[in-house]
Amino acid sequence: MIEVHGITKKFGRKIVLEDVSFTAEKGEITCLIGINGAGKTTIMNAIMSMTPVKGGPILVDGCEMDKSSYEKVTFIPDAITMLPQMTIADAMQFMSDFYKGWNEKRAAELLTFFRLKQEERISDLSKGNRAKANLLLGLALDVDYLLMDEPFSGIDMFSREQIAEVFTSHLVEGRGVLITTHEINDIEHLIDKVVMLDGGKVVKEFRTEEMREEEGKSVVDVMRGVYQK
Ligand SMILES: Nc1ncnc2c1ncn2[C@@H]1O[C@H](COP(=O)(O)OP(=O)(O)OP(=O)(O)O)[C@@H](O)[C@H]1O
Repeated sequence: MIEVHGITKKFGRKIVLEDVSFTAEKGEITCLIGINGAGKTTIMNAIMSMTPVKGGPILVDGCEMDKSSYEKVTFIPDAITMLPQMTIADAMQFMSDFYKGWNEKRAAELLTFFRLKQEERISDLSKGNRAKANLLLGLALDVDYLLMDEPFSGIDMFSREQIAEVFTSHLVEGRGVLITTHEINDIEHLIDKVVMLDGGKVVKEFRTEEMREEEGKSVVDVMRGVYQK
């Protein structure tokens, strides 16, 4: 389980996160929802120890993040970080050289799943295919937890559907996934748990199934109540 306990982040005098706490379980998909600038990426960076925060601790399976945690948790940013002149094969080779946990077999499966061609250059890929290649590089790692920043942002409906499909496949099954998004429609049915952010604070944390059963509300219904005040 990923546990975030009472983290606070300031940029200058601006408070971006205020006493934020939540958990994300292994084997489940947890979604961090918030409008632009709500602090979602900052939380991801904090979990990965890429930005210092006050408070805490942030625990992964009960331990604070250290170097060895990078074999357990990976962060897939909202844009591919590989050089544009690299082919997908080059990028896969780079990941394989860099990470012990690179899973060649899963990478090959993901290539087929996303219908990507290894010989294509990153710079020549469409926006949707670039997003898929980016996901492939993260999902092919043998990690227990995947953090994904806006994996559906700005891509067409068909690519979104294909990406959503990967979440219900064996390629993700059993791992803990933490996704950020500000648009939920396509992925609502995939999500086990929601953490809603507003003004740097967690304003609601709930399990989607319980919300549906006990209050008869969808995630979008809850979002309307929280964000359309
Ligand atoms: N390095 C930085 N220096 C100053 N302010 C920053 C820095 N990084 C982020 N911020 C500010 O912190 C706030 C939260 O940013 P963050 O990127 O975490 O939000 P977000 O919820 O991921 O937004 P989006 O949905 O637009 O990606 C924003 O107001 C942003 O301007």
